[in-house]
Amino acid sequence: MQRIAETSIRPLVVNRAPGPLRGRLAVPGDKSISHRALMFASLAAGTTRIRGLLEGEDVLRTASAMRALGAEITRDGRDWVVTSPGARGLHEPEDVLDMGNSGTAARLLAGILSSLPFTSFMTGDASLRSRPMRRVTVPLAQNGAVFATRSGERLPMAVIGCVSAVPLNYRLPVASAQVKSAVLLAGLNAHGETRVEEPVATRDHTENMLRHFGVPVSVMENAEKGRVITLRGPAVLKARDVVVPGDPSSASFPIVAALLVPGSDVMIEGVGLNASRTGLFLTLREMGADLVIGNERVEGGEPVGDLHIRASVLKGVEVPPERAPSMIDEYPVLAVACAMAQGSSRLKGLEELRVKESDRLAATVALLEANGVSVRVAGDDMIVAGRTDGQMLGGGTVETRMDHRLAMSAIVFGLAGDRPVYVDDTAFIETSFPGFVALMDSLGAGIADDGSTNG
Ligand SMILES: O=C(O)C1=C[C@@H](OP(=O)(O)O)[C@@H](O)[C@H](O)C1
Ligand SMILES: C=C(OP(=O)(O)O)C(=O)O
Repeated sequence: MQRIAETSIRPLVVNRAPGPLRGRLAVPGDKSISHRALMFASLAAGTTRIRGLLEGEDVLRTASAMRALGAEITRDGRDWVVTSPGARGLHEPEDVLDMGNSGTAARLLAGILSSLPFTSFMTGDASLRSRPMRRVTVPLAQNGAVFATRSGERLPMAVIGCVSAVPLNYRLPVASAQVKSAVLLAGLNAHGETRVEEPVATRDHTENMLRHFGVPVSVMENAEKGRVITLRGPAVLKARDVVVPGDPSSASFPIVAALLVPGSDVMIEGVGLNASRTGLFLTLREMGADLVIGNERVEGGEPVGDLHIRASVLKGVEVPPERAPSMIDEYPVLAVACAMAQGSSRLKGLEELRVKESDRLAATVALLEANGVSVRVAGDDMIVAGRTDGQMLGGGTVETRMDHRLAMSAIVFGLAGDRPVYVDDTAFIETSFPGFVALMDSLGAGIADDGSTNG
């Protein structure tokens, strides 16, 4: 596959929106659910039809990897169709699996490969190659797999799967749905009960979707231990169709833009409302956002709803650390909202931001500082000074560091600020939100009209 994102840089100058943002839109499918849908469908014997799959680069990397392991994956009109011989029919890939920019793809696949009886090699782009893998290799090695990593921690990585995996009993040392999922996926082929304890709840799409594919997964809340998840292997997945809801993390960008651009009135339809993902909506409401959730329903086993957002005067907020997993990818754009709010904000317990596509704590601080915002880090907290009367914001250059969420946050800043914001590279937006600029322009953002300097 061509490494599109690394070969073409797309800088952008973003001016203040020419007027209010208005209209109705739908955001692309949920990235977490899309990865899982392709992976789990490839572990199930038979045919699975997926509606609403995110066609972003990260998810397309997962599709390529599952094809290399023996699943047939094609697009059929609006749907994606996966036909697989099932986990036992998958085979050794002929070449290195390139997971591009995607931590979710690399870490969940490590869990699957660790319990399949062959050897695989995995790599990624410069961003992914810099991210920690020990958080998955340490537990997965305990069930019998062997890993060889660069510098003991990074991709490229070789995975020698084990023939009879030992089930794990593992307490998560970091709040990570990727680590939890890797351990659970390895447990599918182990003989006996796999048990994961998570002190703080993280997104539960793996648990939900494994059940959807016919695997009994038990979840117990325990005052002392937190959430305890168990499943019994060997487990056989049954092919089941999947409907993917709109991604609440992607929705956060048009939401914050609509709140900040005066006079805006935007409706976003079909957004996933899984409680393990909606920390930003709660936080924005605490800031005074006019964000109304309507038409709540269940689609494909996940709660979804329509969001109505009207421009609002926001005030500063304090976000507790235990809320972080439910909004972990939303902090860069929340920080933009905090910079434009009245009064200061403290976002607590952000240590995991340091190991995302970039060091998002440092990169978000740099984004804000370059555009005239006063911001500092104290331990793992970020403290953002709110807007003062007459302060002119914007005019800076944002280095996006191969990080899609920084690129979109910088664009939102530019739309709501006073002076143009120069974004060094927007190409990585393709990993999670293809068509982002066009969609914002359909609301009246006017970005491509005057901002595109290179396609
Ligand atoms: O499981 C998932 O789909 C994800 C989990 C989160 O990562 P961590 O598990 O590293 O917190 C999140 O940041 C990522 O975008 C997607
Ligand atoms: C952290 C993210 O993704 P991943 O870990 O899959 O690269 C993200 O999308 O913000």
